Amino acid sequence: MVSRNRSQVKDHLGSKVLNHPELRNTKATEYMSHEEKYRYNLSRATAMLKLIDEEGMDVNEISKVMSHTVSGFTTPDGNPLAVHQVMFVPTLMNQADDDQVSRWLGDVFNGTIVGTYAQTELSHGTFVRGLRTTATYDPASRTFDLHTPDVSAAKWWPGGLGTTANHAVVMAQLYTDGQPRGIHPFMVAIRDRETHRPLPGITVGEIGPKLGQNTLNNGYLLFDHVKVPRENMLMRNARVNEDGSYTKPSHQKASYGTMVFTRVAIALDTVDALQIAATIAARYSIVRRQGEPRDDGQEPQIIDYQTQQLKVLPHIAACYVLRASTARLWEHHTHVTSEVRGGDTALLPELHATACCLKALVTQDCSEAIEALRLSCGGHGYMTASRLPALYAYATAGATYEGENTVLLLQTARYLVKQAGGSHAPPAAGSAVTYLSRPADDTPFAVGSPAAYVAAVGRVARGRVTEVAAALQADRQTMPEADAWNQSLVQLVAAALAHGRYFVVREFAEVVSQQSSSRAIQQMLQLLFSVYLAHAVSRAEGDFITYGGLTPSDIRLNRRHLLRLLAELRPHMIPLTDAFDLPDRLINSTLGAWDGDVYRRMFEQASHSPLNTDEVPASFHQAMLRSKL
Ligand SMILES: CCCCC/C=C\C/C=C\C/C=C\CCCCC(=O)SCCNC(=O)CCNC(=O)[C@H](O)C(C)(C)COP(=O)(O)OP(=O)(O)OC[C@H]1O[C@@H](n2cnc3c(N)ncnc32)[C@H](O)[C@@H]1OP(=O)(O)O
Ligand SMILES: Cc1cc2nc3c(=O)[nH]c(=O)nc-3n(C[C@H](O)[C@H](O)[C@H](O)COP(=O)(O)OP(=O)(O)OC[C@H]3O[C@@H](n4cnc5c(N)ncnc54)[C@H](O)[C@@H]3O)c2cc1C
Repeated sequence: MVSRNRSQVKDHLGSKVLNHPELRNTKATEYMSHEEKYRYNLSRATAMLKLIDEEGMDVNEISKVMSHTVSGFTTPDGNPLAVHQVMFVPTLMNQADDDQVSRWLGDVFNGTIVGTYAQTELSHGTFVRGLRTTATYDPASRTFDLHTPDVSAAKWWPGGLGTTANHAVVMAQLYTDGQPRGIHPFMVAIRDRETHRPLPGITVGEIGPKLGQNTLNNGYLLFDHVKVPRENMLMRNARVNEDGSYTKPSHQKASYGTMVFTRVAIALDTVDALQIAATIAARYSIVRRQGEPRDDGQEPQIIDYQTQQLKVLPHIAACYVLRASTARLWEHHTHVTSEVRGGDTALLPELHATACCLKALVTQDCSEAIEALRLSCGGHGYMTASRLPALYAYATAGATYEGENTVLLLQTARYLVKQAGGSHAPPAAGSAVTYLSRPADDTPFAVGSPAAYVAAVGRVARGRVTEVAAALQADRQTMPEADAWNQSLVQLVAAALAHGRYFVVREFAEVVSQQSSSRAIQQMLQLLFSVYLAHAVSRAEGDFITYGGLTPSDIRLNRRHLLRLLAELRPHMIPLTDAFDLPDRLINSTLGAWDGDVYRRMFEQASHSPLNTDEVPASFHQAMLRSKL
């Protein structure tokens, strides 16, 4: 099938999903039981999977229909097949060898095999090398023995594992010839394909309610000496031969590849959630009027309060800036993955560093922004029907899963300090870290000049990285490595975030400079960029004075500049959010519909409360009688 670019995908497939016979009629799920919600979301997830199959979608198309914009409509409480689609299938495609791919993929695509990615255990998520599920090879039977040594090593969290999947890619410690060989992936059948009952030796179930996404169907899994054929270790990278001899992978972290992909996907996708939240808050801020009437006799629209502009408008600018850099990362990931498949892993370390950093920066920024946008809607933003709580629950999960953000930022920092100290292979042409080996950009700071802001963001990144690299180097002379590292953790995280910010603004500077189709569009992008930059400085004033070359007077000027820019952006707020092209059914918010008919919708949703069915609900009398009041 011919590959389409992302916006064409949206036009073509968005309407296919919205008008699909099994998807177009939605139900409110707020009052459903846990089981009913699961059934509703699973049947819709299955319809989506069929659609993906029927359309023969490629990865870009899948990324669009699995994106939060669409999946918030198809599976509002979490997609029980998300991990199957986003992690299980890509792991097979990239880590199974050709024979294995041809053995399994037919059944995956016809829906006979439904999988999950089972890595995290009760006692270990972050420290992957510490996982304790074992896979011990026995050359006599040519099988692996999969075993959970105790309950703390139970797999815990995998999405879809609870009650949906019948297979799992299990990440386990491989032992051959009595030697530990590190963490490797194994394809394991966990439930019978016909009856769906757990197979012998397998204990499996669902872990229970969470802050949000309750139908992701996260599960637990224990193995009691389960025998798995040799051919079920995924062998594109490392191999175990029949006699038990072991062949190492070409890159020591080849088996971590799925995590890199998913981090990139999460970074891209969390911006979708921010776009929805920004659209809701923008529309509500126009409709909502409150306060002393003005000269025209009307109470002011809340967006005309300067404080409200600060709560809403920078996050609209962030949608544009973060969308551009995450889309670029997605393209870069595609390129590097094809190089790695061809055997060239030179670009992998930097891709890993960038994916870690962007996943962390974007999920942190977006969850903070969505919470600010929720607060900007006052009391009504606290209601489930505003959709804002669920958007927050979605974005903040992204700060933890697929690598807890602090831990990921430390991965990036590790790469950066090595680059700053010259102990890593020099960066390739076009690398995002060449600035560390060049003199600082001394473009003088000038309020109103995006180029001067970008240079200052670069000086902050450079200053943060070189300072912590030097501190680490000094500490290493006087204490063990682990202590020296721990002594600098807070500064390392700050350095990685500063690097991420620089990456993001450079990417957007390029987007603005390359935009040539319309002068008006370019001016609007420049305005959005200016807002993003001025806001970035206002959030980290200390850093810009300490490392960025700004004076206290620049800081004062920037504060005023930001407020002026917000006033300039305010008339464009609605067109800028309309441009996200989100139909009401995808936004699904009482506060964020296109027509602004907020109060009618709020009453309409209240009418669905089961407590309003009878004037006096039976439960009231029952409870009063029981408490003998
Ligand atoms: C189809 C698209 C659809 C789009 C839909 C949209 C989005 C999807 C939305 C939602 C998705 C749905 C659900 C999400 C489910 C989430 C699932 C999970 O959470 S799965 C579990 C994820 N777990 C983790 O991420 C664990 C985090 N920990 C680690 O990754 C590692 O433990 C570690 C922190 C990286 C440390 O590893 P280790 O101890 O082995 O390594 P170090 O000693 O620190 O480093 C050694 C060396 O290796 C390099 N390195 C580490 N990782 C990688 C890597 N992945 N790739 C390349 N290189 C790596 C590291 O840089 C070091 O290098 P060097 O310094 O040169 O020695
Ligand atoms: C909704 C959801 C879905 C998930 N889906 C899956 C799935 O499908 N498959 C799967 O395998 N897993 C899944 N997970 C698990 C997830 O990947 C882990 O929870 C995540 O990687 C964080 O690991 P942890 O829970 O061990 O956190 P911890 O590492 O215990 O984090 C706790 C604190 O310790 C700190 N910390 C830990 N190590 C360090 C360090 N070295 N340096 C500094 N600070 C440190 C962290 O910063 C954090 O503040 C899911 C989790 C969630 C919430």
